[in-house]
Amino acid sequence: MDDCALSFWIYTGVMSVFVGSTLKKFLTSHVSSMPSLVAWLGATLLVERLCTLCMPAVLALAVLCAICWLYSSWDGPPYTLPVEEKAVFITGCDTGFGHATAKQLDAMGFEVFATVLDLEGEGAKQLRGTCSQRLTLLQVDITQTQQVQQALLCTKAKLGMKGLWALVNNAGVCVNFGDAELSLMSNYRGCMEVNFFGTLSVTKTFLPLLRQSKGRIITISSPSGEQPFPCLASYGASKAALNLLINTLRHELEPWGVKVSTILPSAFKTGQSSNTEYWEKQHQLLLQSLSPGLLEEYGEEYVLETKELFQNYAQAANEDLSPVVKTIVEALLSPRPRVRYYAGPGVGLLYFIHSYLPLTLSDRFLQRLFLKKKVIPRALRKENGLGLLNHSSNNNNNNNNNTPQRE
Ligand SMILES: NC(=O)C1=CN([C@@H]2O[C@H](COP(=O)(O)OP(=O)(O)OC[C@H]3O[C@@H](n4cnc5c(N)ncnc54)[C@H](O)[C@@H]3O)[C@@H](O)[C@H]2O)C=CC1
Ligand SMILES: C[C@]12CC(=O)[C@H]3[C@@H](CCC4=CC(=O)CC[C@@]43C)[C@@H]1CC[C@@H]2C(=O)CO
Repeated sequence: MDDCALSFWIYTGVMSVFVGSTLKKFLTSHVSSMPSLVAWLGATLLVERLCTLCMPAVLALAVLCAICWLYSSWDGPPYTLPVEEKAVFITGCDTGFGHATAKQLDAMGFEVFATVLDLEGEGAKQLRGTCSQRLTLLQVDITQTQQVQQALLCTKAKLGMKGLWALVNNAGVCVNFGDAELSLMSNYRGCMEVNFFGTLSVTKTFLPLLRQSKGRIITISSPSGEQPFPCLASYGASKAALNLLINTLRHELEPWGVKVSTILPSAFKTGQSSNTEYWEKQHQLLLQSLSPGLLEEYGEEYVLETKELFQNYAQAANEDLSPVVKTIVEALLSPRPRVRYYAGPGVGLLYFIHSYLPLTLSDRFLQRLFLKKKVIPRALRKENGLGLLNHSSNNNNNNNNNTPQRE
């Protein structure tokens, strides 16, 4: 083998390591369930094939991948910023992520301003009983401008000359769930009022402090604001509006040195979702408020199934909130906080499918992941004389018994 051929194969081997590891890192970091060996083999074979086909293109690809690999593997300085002298304002600390985060930040030494809806509620009592004197409890309904303004005055009075390091926009609700057509306007308005307008009001009110400190805004959004989760149109629409607002702010606040991050959790068992009484009440309210026509066309059994599926899902959600709490801490203390964080099992796979597979597959994945309905609307059943959705025919494309295909 002459020198030229030898150097070619040495070069190819080196490059395939680079590109293979880049692809492997990319695939395994996105597709947590994909065995890294498979990813590695796939990537390396792909590179070898490319090398034998068209060298110049491979050269360009390899250089590009090498740059990507170097950049992506550099997570920034290994250190985190000091906690001392840092104050954080967190909304929605009665329960769930907000409550757990307030406790964690207090234990780490932050000065925490934790807002709650109910100062005499269980969550507030727990924070009062377990946290240090550094933690300040404030009663704030973020939809009430007066209460948000009052919270600013209290925070400024307590901070004195010290700056506010970060605002954690955590408070949020899912007023109810159900098909978009069946969801009441009060569902849409209720979600928008808290998740969008409430968060906007708090952010606008505290921005002067955050610009002064060149601090941070960390917002807990939801994948349902970016992907069409069935029966979550009202909640998802409010999160979509929130996402756009936060992403716009991110650009606009860059000159001020304010860093903006969004956290996208998977499903967790928190105050709202595990409150079966709440969902029972919402279900009854929906049945009472639906027009007779809609109720006739969809049927009570269809609405009941949705509630039951939703509650089963919520009961099976992750109990350990630490992935979200740890992500919030990282967004607070990283020298270079990320624009987006995925927090919790499966959310990376969710976005990999959404980003790289055809929309029909991604939509179907969501439907099967979140709410696997069996009952079809009454009007469709009458039309086709069917009760449950016949899944076997669903998988049979040349279906000839007219079973309505779920899109
Ligand atoms: N639990 C989950 O699976 C997921 C939750 N999220 C988001 O995480 C955030 C926190 O929710 P969770 O901890 O899950 O539920 P949660 O219901 O336990 O916490 C929500 C908090 O917001 C507060 N809140 C509700 N309305 C308020 C208002 N008008 N003013 C002030 N505070 C208000 C509640 O008192 C509660 O403390 C929300 O923004 C939610 O949309 C996002 C993705 C998944
Ligand atoms: C609506 C709520 C919070 C969510 O965002 C999740 C939803 C259950 C289905 C989901 C699965 C995911 O992987 C992403 C998150 C989510 C869309 C949850 C049911 C109740 C939760 C709630 O009420 C939050 O206030």
